[in-house]
Formats: sequence, C-alpha cells, structure tokens
Amino acid sequence: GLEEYEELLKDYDVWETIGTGGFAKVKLAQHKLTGEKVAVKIMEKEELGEDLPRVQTEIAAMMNLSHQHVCTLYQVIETPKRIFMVLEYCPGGELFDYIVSKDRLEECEARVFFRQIVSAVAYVHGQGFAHRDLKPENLLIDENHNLKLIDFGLCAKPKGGLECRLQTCCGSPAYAAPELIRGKAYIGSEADLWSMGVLLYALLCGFLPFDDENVMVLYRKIQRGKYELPSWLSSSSIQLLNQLLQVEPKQRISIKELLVHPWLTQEYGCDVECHSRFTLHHLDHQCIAELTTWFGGNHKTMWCLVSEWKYDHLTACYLILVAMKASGRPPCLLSSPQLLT
Ligand SMILES: O=C(Nc1ccc2c(c1)CCNCC2)c1ccc(-c2cn[nH]c2)cc1OCc1ccccc1
Repeated sequence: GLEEYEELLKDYDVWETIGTGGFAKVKLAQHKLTGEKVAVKIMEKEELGEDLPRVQTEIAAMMNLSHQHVCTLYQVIETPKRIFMVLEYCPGGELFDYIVSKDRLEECEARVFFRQIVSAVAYVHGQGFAHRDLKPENLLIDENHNLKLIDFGLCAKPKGGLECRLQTCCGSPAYAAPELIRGKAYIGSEADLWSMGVLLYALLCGFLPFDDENVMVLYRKIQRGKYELPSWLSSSSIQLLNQLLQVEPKQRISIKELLVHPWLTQEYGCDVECHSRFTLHHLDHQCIAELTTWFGGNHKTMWCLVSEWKYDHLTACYLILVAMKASGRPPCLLSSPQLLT
C-alpha cells in the first residue's frame, strides 16, 4: 500500500523501477533537498522470509563502511511490511554488463578497475569483514566511471577476527574458493582473494576460468585449479592470476602483497590506496554548517545530532552533502527553505 511509502516520499521524489533482483527491487529517486539522484532498494518483509537476517547483516555492515569504492548507504526506512535502503546512485550499472558489452577489457582498463576492487576489499578486510560474494554483478559503475562494491548480505565479521575460520558455504559457485566448496572450515579473507582471481580473469578474458552447467563438474574443475590461458594475456597478467588462483589458500597471495604487486603498480608508479577518503566518524565542518543553516540550531547541536548516525533523513542529508563535495559539486541544500512549503 502507498501509505508504506509515506516516509520515503516525504524526502525523495521516487521515479521508475530500474532493477528487480532476488528479493528486492531498485527504484531511481531524487533527494528533494539537494536534487541528488539516489537508488532505493525496496524489500518486502514477507518475501524475505529466512533472508531477513541477510538484510540486517548487510545494513549493519554498510553502516560501518565508508570508502570511495564501497556503495554508500544513506538512509534506512523500516515500515510494518517493508525495508527501504537509500543508496548511492550508480548509473553505469553492473561491471558484469560492462564486460559483456566490451567482450573483454584491455589490460590497462582492467588494471584501473582491479586497483579499485583491491582498494575496496583491503578496506573491508581492514574493518574486519570478509565479503564472501565478490563477483562482477556486485560491482557497480558510478557516474564518474568508478567502481562501487555492493551486496554485503553474505559478509562475515567473525568475532575472533578475520583469522578465525568460517563454516557456511555461500556465494556464487563459479567464484567460490576450493576450500569453501570442499565444506572445510575456511578463512573468509583468503576465499575473497580467490574470488578476486576469478574476477580478474573475467575482466581480462570476458569468460570464467572455471565453468560448467553441471555444478558438480564445476566444483571438480575448481578443486583441480586448472584453467585456460588465452593468447592475449601478458606474462605479468598470467603470473598475477597464478598467485590469486592458488588452490592451497596458504599459497595464495595476501591482500597486503596485492596492494604493492607490480602488475597493479606498473604504469601507476604508486601502491593501491587502501585507506578510506572518508573517516567514518570525522565530520566535515562545511557539510555540518550547511545542515545548521537549513535545519536551524547551532553548529555544536548539529554536530552532536549527526554524530548519532541514526541513518534517518539527517544522516542522508549529511552523507549526500559529503558525496557532492567528493564529486566536486558544491555541497548545498536547496537555497530557499520556503521552496518546500
Ligand atoms: O543506482 C543504481 N543503479 C542504476 C541507476 C541508474 C541506471 C542504472 C542502474 C543502469 C540501468 N539504466 C538506467 C541508469 C544502483 C545503486 C545501488 C544499488 C545497490 C546497492 N546495494 N544493493 C544494491 C543498486 C543499483 O542498481 C541496481 C541495478 C539496476 C539496474 C541495472 C543494473 C543494476
């Protein structure tokens, strides 16, 4: 019923549905106060069923992740029947579709994207999370042609830190690490590195290293760890793929080594940046000032209110202003408040 959309429609103009996934649909929307475009992921609680914990996992993770290559969660609205997630706008769609549209990427373009993926994964691991579902469908392209990592529904933040072993077999078969499909206890971050190897192969080749319509045959191919090397691959690409697609997790390259790997740093002359440009709890003065001008009160009060991180409309206004500033647009709310009456 439309009354469920009331809270969303207060602060956003909602446009067409742009995607319908498993248990969610994604609508295009526009934030009234800034005019900024956003995406709204809408989930019906009934349809979620036992997938509801996955949404709670995703929201909890995204509230603690703030990085230039991780999709930003601006606001969460929960009604009796639905959950709405207001998210960063990524009009370039999925990396998967982009690779398909170009058949495969040249090494230099694959390097630009893979550096961003490594940067995002290094940050996520640094925050104690393993993503566990890395694949081109979970990497979106924003309006500046940069990648944004999404879908933290399967991520794990083991209590005892990333070194401790996980049990749940999850993620997409073609990207799943051998130790994960063997059903053994595995280390999430090591399994993520394998998936990144499959991802890099998909970027450079335009098809998967291990593939079969019979999932048991696919599993055997993954455990065997042998894959085709098309003629167009450079020797440095082949070497990096070999270091990522090591069946034995202890032989696999680590994320730390990846950040300084020659394949990633050549033509760049610098290591991959794993730190976030936004520190989660440092507040930007200019954006706080803009909010104070609009909502009234004083700077200090506004500072405290935003610091509560309720992921309500105030959090959305603040984070959208920060995103505007990061994109080089002046972080301002509608010039005259009375416009909204
Ligand atoms: O902004 C998002 N998507 C998006 C926005 C505009 C356009 C496109 C796509 C491509 C299709 N042509 C219209 C232009 C967008 C942002 C965040 C999330 C998201 C973040 N966590 N979970 C989901 C999902 C999003 O979408 C999914 C999608 C929809 C249609 C196709 C491809 C991808």
